Amino acid sequence: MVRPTDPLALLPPGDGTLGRVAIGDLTLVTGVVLPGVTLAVQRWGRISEDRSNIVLVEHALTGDSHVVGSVDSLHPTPGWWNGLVGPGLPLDTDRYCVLSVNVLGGCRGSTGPSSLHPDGHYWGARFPAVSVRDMVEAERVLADLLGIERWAAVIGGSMGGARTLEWMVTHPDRVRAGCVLAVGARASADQIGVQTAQIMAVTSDPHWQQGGYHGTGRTPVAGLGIARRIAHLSYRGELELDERFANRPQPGEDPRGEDLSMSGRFAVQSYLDHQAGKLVSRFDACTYVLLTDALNRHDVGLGRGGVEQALRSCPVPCVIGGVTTDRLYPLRQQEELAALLPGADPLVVIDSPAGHDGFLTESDVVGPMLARTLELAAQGSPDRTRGHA
Ligand SMILES: CC(=O)SCCNC(=O)CCNC(=O)[C@H](O)C(C)(C)COP(=O)(O)OP(=O)(O)OC[C@H]1O[C@@H](n2cnc3c(N)ncnc32)[C@H](O)[C@@H]1OP(=O)(O)O
Ligand SMILES: N[C@@H](CCO)C(=O)O
Repeated sequence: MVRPTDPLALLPPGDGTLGRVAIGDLTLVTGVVLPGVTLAVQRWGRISEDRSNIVLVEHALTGDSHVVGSVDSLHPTPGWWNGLVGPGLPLDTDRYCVLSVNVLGGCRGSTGPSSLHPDGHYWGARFPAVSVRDMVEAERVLADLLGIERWAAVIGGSMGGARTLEWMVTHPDRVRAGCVLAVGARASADQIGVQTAQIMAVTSDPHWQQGGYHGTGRTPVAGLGIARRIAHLSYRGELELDERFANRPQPGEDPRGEDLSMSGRFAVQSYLDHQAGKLVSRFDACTYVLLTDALNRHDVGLGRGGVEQALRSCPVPCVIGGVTTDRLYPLRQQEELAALLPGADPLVVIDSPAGHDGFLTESDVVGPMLARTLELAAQGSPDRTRGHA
């Protein structure tokens, strides 16, 4: 039973309803204090009496806490890991409670640039720079508030993988097992370069207004759309795109001048227009810049004697996976993680044409990885998944 004074009562019910938990002021690694932070939270499944069955699932850059889709939430969304979370599924909600948090600085319910500053105006670009460590610190404060001493597992891909790594290295005693997908120990030159081009696309839009566009009726949609096009190319396999689109025209259009009109788009341009339009309709530009900048600064070795020392010091049992065609976070980065993390299983190579997005699309491979992570979490721990509250 959840007692009325139980801090778990702060959480929304275990049916995926979106809730918001106030965690108070948060001191960032820069020393800046972020006042009155709220985190959006969703969970699926029941929490055991001793709170030992809670799995934290961390979303990627433009994801959110909707690991499983919902049609009647504040923000209807299809969910990004449908089919992997639920009764009898790899993250089995008959045994575990799966919890997901919209990242600190996000725009899907948590405090971020599109939230109101205490002065009553939007934060916008006044929102202080955050790091992946700050994101994890916000979640650590949330866990303390809820009385969760240890996650059964922390799991995530891409930016969610960066958060998972930070959890494992910063708080190894609070993570029974980890699953890290499609990320590296630190940002690479290539990632910083391509991500900086995206940031510049957004901030060069005349509607950016020094990041103060909220509430003005003019938002940098063109810049955000360009950023998403660049990003989306980096999320997909080069060969996959060519096999799907080659240099074919979008049906009914004539970019190659075959009917001499020479107007219209290639199919891949239409595809990217579609992906850009979808992001622009659901995501805040300032948040995109903030989170992308945080990814540029991701480095699990910072202040810890470097990547090798940081990873070697982390005993958490874990599963590491990467996609053969990932050109944003190439496989060599997951090879490094699997080689240096003492608790890592042999690297799981996801053989897929889908590129970086393979961690979202290849459920047949990712599912068993999640199941294996829970197996690692259960090893050496009593089965405490009974006695649900
Ligand atoms: C972990 C996270 O939290 S990430 C959050 C979820 N991520 C996203 O939403 C990011 C954006 N999307 C994606 O990254 C990918 O689409 C995924 C991973 C969600 C799905 O991948 P896939 O199933 O391979 O989808 P794909 O990349 O082929 O895109 C399909 C879409 O392109 C559209 N499309 C395909 N060809 C064309 C074309 N020539 N012109 C216009 N649109 C096209 C399809 O109609 C479809 O549209 P819909 O998504 O609105 O239904
Ligand atoms: N499609 C993912 C890719 C980044 O991991 C996203 O939009 O967040």
